[in-house]
Amino acid sequence: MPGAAPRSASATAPAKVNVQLAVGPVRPDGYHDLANVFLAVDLHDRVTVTEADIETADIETGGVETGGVRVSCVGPGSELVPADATNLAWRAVELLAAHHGRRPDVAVHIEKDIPVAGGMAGGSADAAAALLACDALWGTATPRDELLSIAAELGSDVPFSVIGGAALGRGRGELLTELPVGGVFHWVFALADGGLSTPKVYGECDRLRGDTPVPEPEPAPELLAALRDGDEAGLAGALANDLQDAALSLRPALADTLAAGREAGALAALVSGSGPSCAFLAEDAEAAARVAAALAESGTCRAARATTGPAPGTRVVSAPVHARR
Ligand SMILES: C[C@@](CO)(OP(=O)(O)O)[C@H](O)COP(=O)(O)OP(=O)(O)OC[C@H]1O[C@@H](n2ccc(N)nc2=O)[C@H](O)[C@@H]1O
Ligand SMILES: Nc1ncnc2c1ncn2[C@@H]1O[C@H](COP(=O)(O)OP(=O)(O)O)[C@@H](O)[C@H]1O
Repeated sequence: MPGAAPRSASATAPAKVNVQLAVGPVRPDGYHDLANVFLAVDLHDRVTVTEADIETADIETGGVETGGVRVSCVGPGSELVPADATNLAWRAVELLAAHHGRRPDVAVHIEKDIPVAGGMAGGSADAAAALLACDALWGTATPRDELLSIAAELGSDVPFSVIGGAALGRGRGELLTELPVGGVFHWVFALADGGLSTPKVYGECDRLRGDTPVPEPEPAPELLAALRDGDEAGLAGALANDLQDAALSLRPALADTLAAGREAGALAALVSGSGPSCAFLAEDAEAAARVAAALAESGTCRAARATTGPAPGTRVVSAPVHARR
């Protein structure tokens, strides 16, 4: 249709905190088996995909090929997000296009609110949002199990970004069992300057363990019960992250951030995933606001954000009418 505006679709995807991250021994493939209890929190990135004719230099022939992907990104930390084929959202678009035997031909625009390289799965969120947005744009109606297996190819945390809520991740974190949650938990995140590399943090965890035997990772029954019952005191007592010592070893100043949040009245404090964001559980919304204000004043972090979890998974928020699922 000449002159018609290009069609687009948008999806939002949540950040996560690992309320338990039990890390097993390193596997032959370099990954670690996990008992990874994810909780999605109400901080989101938004990804918009728009049909576009993108001219891509064809390096082999020296010619120009139409069809491809373009990525742009705005928001805090966007200068740290790659705008090339290493961007997880770009890879998501390519994988879904290949799955359906079609060309991608989309411009991907990421609006970031999730801290970059912060241990909050921002890249995974963008990949999940790009997958669902393209599926809606193209009207491909990809079955859920196929979307989840494409998500797992993109990264261990991406399937959870799709489903949200709370879930136990086994294997490298991609084999999910949804978990019931009996209430709303109040969280504060202290955001750090600069990120931590996930593989480096796992490597440091292995180094610190040395030859000590590592048990098979298992979810803690008291943690699952606290989630199910909406029991914040129980959850506070059960929060655990096997990567925390490694993150603190690589970034010792995080100990000051954790202490500042505890002094401000948080029920519990831990490093979020591979860090360097730190997560604080608070009794209620007022306590969370106090902890966030104290952390922001403490000089131990770049910024502090209060939020809640669980939050829903990736959602298509706008799509061409005929393609809406
Ligand atoms: C630590 C966690 C906790 O949820 O996330 P972040 O806190 O970084 O967001 C995850 O395990 C990160 O998941 P994700 O960031 O998707 O990792 P991937 O891309 O699959 O893997 C990146 C690298 O991390 C290491 N890795 C990841 C997962 C795993 N179970 N064992 C590992 O050893 C490997 O070195 C791998 O090459
Ligand atoms: N869409 C994306 N958003 C953020 N980071 C991305 C993205 N795609 C690739 N990356 C790369 O992944 C790394 C990890 O980023 P992120 O997923 O935000 O953190 P984490 O793995 O700590 O949760 C970044 O340093 C960045 O180079």
